[in-house]
Amino acid sequence: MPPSWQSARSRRLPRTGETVSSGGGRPARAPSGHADAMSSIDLEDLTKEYGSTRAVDRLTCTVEPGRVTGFLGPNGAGKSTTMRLVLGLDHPTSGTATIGGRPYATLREPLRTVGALLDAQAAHGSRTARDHLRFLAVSNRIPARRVDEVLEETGLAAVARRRIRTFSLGMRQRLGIAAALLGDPPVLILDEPVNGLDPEGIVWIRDLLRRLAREGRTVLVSSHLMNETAVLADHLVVLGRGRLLADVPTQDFIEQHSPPRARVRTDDPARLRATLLAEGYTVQEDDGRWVVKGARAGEVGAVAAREGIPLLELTDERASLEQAYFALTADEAEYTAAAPASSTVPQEA
Ligand SMILES: Nc1ncnc2c1ncn2[C@@H]1O[C@H](COP(=O)(O)OP(=O)(O)OP(=O)(O)O)[C@@H](O)[C@H]1O
Repeated sequence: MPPSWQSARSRRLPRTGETVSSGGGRPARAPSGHADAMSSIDLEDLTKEYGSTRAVDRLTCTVEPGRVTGFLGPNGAGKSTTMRLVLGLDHPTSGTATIGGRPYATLREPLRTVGALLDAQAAHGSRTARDHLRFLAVSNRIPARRVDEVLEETGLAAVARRRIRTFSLGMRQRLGIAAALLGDPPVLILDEPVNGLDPEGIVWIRDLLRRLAREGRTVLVSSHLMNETAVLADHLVVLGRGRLLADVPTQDFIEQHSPPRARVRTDDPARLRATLLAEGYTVQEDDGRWVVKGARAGEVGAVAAREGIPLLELTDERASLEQAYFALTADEAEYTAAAPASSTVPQEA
């Protein structure tokens, strides 16, 4: 049973359901100064309170065009609320959320600017996919040919005449993405778009979102899937309890929030281990190799060379976004069953 505020927020949605799409049927956008100027998402001291809950807390950041920005944070961190504020589906308590310098509500043709997917389940089950998109197209003055184009682009052409209630979660997700793309918008805001997609669908959406960003669009994507976000996003905005925890390139985020580790193999493990322990490193055995925490491969190599210990293998261990994310957000989760430990973290498929 969803909490009562969920149905309340559903009632606030426009006739299009939770899918907001833009119109116009423009040709594919080429990267241009024009697109850049009109399509960054700017949050300025953005705050949203629900009673005593501060869902978004003085959030200031800019989501830039031309890259995929991953929007991360534990459950209840304020991601969906922020997206809803940007889309004018809710009003800030204070501060501003603007697209190209203007609040969504004041955009002359708002639905031609932003394509969004907030809840793939919101589409009318009794309509066919094609009718759903045609309805959106008509109400947003989008040429009918765009319907066929986005059905093709999202791999739904073959099921276009099926009723949405017969769709799997992944098919609904594709339909939501089709609706978001309908108006060829310069800004895309997608809440958990990978949800329910099969491995082929995940690769498809990864390629699609990267292409859209390369074309100069602003692409903001929330996700709980760290491996996927690490591959997809060039940049990260991370929230914790409504506050901004990080606004950095993905690679910098990983490097900043995960200590270095080196993996080493030798035929004299006892001596290497004793030497590294004496140097103050933490050493752990892992499948015949040693993992040296807090050290780069170069440092381990230097110690081994000095002591004349022959090495058979030596590499820097690549830190994962997941490790970095948990290091940063460990104290920020609103809902945690237990202290996060790597063994209790849900693994991605
Ligand atoms: N309409 C509402 N009424 C009351 N509280 C709300 C409402 N919408 C969100 N909240 C609260 O605001 C906080 C932020 O919720 P939000 O859904 O934005 O987080 P989220 O980061 O999207 O979480 P998740 O990852 O679980 O989707 C939570 O404490 C949530 O319970």
